[in-house]
Amino acid sequence: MTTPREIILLGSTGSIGTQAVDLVQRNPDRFRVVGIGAGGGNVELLAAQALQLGVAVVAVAHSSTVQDLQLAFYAEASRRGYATGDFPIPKILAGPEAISELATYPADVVLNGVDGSRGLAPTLAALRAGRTVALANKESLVAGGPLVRAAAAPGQLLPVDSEHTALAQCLRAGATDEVRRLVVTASGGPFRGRSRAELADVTPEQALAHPTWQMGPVITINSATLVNKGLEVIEAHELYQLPYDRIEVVVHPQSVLHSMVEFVDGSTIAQASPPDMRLPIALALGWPQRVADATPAVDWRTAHRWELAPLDEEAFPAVALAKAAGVAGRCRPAIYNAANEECVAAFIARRLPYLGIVDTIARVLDEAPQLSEPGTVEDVHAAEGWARRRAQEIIAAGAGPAPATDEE
Ligand SMILES: NC(=O)C1=CN([C@@H]2O[C@H](COP(=O)(O)OP(=O)(O)OC[C@H]3O[C@@H](n4cnc5c(N)ncnc54)[C@H](OP(=O)(O)O)[C@@H]3O)[C@@H](O)[C@H]2O)C=CC1
Ligand SMILES: CC(=O)[C@@H](O)[C@H](O)COP(=O)(O)O
Ligand SMILES: [Mn+2]
Repeated sequence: MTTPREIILLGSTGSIGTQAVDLVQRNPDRFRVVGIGAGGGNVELLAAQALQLGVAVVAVAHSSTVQDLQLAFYAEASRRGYATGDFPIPKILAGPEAISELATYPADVVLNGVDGSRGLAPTLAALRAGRTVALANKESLVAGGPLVRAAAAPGQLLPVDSEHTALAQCLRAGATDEVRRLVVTASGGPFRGRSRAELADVTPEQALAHPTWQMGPVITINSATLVNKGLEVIEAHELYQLPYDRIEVVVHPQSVLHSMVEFVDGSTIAQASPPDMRLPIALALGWPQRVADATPAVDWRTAHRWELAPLDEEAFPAVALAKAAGVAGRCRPAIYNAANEECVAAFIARRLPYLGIVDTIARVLDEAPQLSEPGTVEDVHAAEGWARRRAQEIIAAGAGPAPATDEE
């Protein structure tokens, strides 16, 4: 009998984090959560998770939420029928460095399920502390790819993104001479099949209705613009070091084939499973062992169809834009992502129309200064700072009217 792996969950209250908690609770013989961290936007859930999992340490990025978190611990303890003093209050880390500090606490695996490029610093902290990192936060590799690669020893970084875990399984011995290309699948999002003109008036509510996956708001909007696939092409390049002209995107609306590797002899190996992130999370936490019944498998006894089609690059130029940024390097992937993060926030707040998202990213990239490859995280922050300011200026100057709400 082996002892359970000790896990630290960054972003425990989010979509990835809550699915990881579910998986850990169903497999107490395999995993034990020892620390959790989040922004501080949902202290009730964070306190409930802390008591439920019996963690030793909890981190919140926003120090202003510490008092609410403490109150939430007592409320949760009383709800569970504990008398004061009957339950261990975990240590609390708070502030902008808290998540990175938590990432260095003793553990077997750190799962990074924080959203956005703010996930980069904790990824680097965990790697530099020698932790194995299960990486859902793709923005770490997009914003700081060269830094993450330099910090990661072979086998230290395990992908959680569904396409990249699929590629890892298909690649077997890694990207060797026998690999011709990586084929990354895309659901196509809720607007698949529409022309650019038909995308002008789409609303945040429509963009947030992903056809196959339940995810946090930013990645869901990114799937609707295909920016998510652009980020994933850069992520695949950073993880597997294949040139961009050997990484293809193919639309597969059912999200069952999670990606493929084509080999030089004409063979293609794909990984298939119904869309459920608990499988990639389980594989990364348990790597290289699989976790039995992590998710239901494809039902091979019922008839079903899988469709595959090329991406309409005219309606959805985000992937081509990402590839160009990736080929150019020199912080342009960080600029692409940071401009997108600003645009997504503005789209959700109805300050920017849907088409304004990728149009603004393109403009920001077009106007970006010539930079070097990032040597430090501060280099990334400087490039991002410029991109965020420029995107905000373009948005404020009016990149077109925002659509009305669905109710109006
Ligand atoms: N969801 C999915 O199925 C998939 C997600 N991913 C990637 O995983 C990452 C997480 O996505 P998802 O779970 O959907 O996102 P969510 O928005 O659901 O969750 C984000 C998490 O990050 C936390 N957070 C917010 N601000 C901070 C901060 N300043 N410091 C630390 N933590 C913070 C949130 O905490 P709080 O509740 O306090 O705000 C929450 O726990 C993203 O990079 C995404 O691209 C990749 C593949 C699939
Ligand atoms: C589950 C996952 O890995 C997401 O990144 C997913 O790929 C999003 O779906 P799209 O293919 O629509 O971007
Ligand atoms: Mn993905």
